[in-house]
Amino acid sequence: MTAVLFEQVGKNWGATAALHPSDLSLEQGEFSVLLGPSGCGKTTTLRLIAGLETPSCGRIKIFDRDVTEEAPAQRGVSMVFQNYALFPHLSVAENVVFGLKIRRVSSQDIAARLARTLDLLSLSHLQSRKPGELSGGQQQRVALARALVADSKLCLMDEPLSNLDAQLRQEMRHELRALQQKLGLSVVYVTHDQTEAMSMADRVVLLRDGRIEQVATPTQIYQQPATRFAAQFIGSARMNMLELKDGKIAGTDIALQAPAAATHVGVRPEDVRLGGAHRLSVDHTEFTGADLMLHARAGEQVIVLRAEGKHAQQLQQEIQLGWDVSSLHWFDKDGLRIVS
Ligand SMILES: Nc1ncnc2c1ncn2[C@@H]1O[C@H](COP(=O)(O)OP(=O)(O)OP(=O)(O)O)[C@@H](O)[C@H]1O
Repeated sequence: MTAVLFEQVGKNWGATAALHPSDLSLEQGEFSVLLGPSGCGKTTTLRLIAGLETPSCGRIKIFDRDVTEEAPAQRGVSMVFQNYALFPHLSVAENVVFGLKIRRVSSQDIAARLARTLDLLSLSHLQSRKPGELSGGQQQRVALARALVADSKLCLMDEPLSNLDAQLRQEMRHELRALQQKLGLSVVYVTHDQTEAMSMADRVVLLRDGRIEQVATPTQIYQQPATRFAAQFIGSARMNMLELKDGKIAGTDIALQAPAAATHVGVRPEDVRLGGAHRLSVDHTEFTGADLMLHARAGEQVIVLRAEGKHAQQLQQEIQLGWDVSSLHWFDKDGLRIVS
């Protein structure tokens, strides 16, 4: 079953299209991540699902039910925000059950759900504390508990880990993912951090300027990026994107068997190897311990190569480099991938 279905859903703010009319289908039980740079429309898309924004056009379905006209409370979704949105004067337990009380759930049911959820998130011992007496990570857990206690099948999360330090964020990523799998939850998660998206997602929805650029698994989007933008947005060291001219890398003698329509060739730094056929001068290097990033000059362009850090001592001014043809990605003048 589809957890979320967009049929030509769009959202305009005056003349600005935060989301151009788009189709989107997110599967039940999957961890779907909305990814893209600032202002690309991630939060708008999430708020459209939640019912916090009204679409300018199109229909929205949640678990096959048309919810386009429904208010947020009717949609049966829960939400976790970046700033946690906890009530400072209420205890952890009161924060967690606040929504249930409003919905007039019986006190017996509330007590049972509270105990189960606090236990699930290891918060039982903190239930009498106020949010101000908790660490950032604990506050995040309370926000999560509040979303999970509702037992909704679809949970929406807007950059929920961005206020945590790097170490805690990594731990929480793992914890969140494990929890989602354990509960079989459908999650739609917003982030601008591609590492976070790649490490957590079953499916990545990459957005750019209010358009859906690609919907794919992390492996697919990494190995077969649909566009130049996707190719360069995904990957912790950016893919080299080199302009072609007359079948060669522009400004060099490096000839490639490029498809006729190709204007650019992409190659990931980890797919460039030392000891190939092409001799280039090294512009500069970055030593990060495990890795040595070599920036080699190719005419006016630069090819970055990821080598092992241990090569740092033997570095020459000039290097030979190469690649397997199978690791090259071809793109046309519109930035679309050419399947060769
Ligand atoms: N209430 C609003 N009024 C007018 N324009 C808005 C409003 N909310 C969002 N926008 C515009 O819509 C576009 C998409 O915004 P949105 O918040 O969805 O992006 P985002 O990808 O979530 O960005 P970020 O990562 O910075 O949160 C932006 O150009 C933004 O300025």
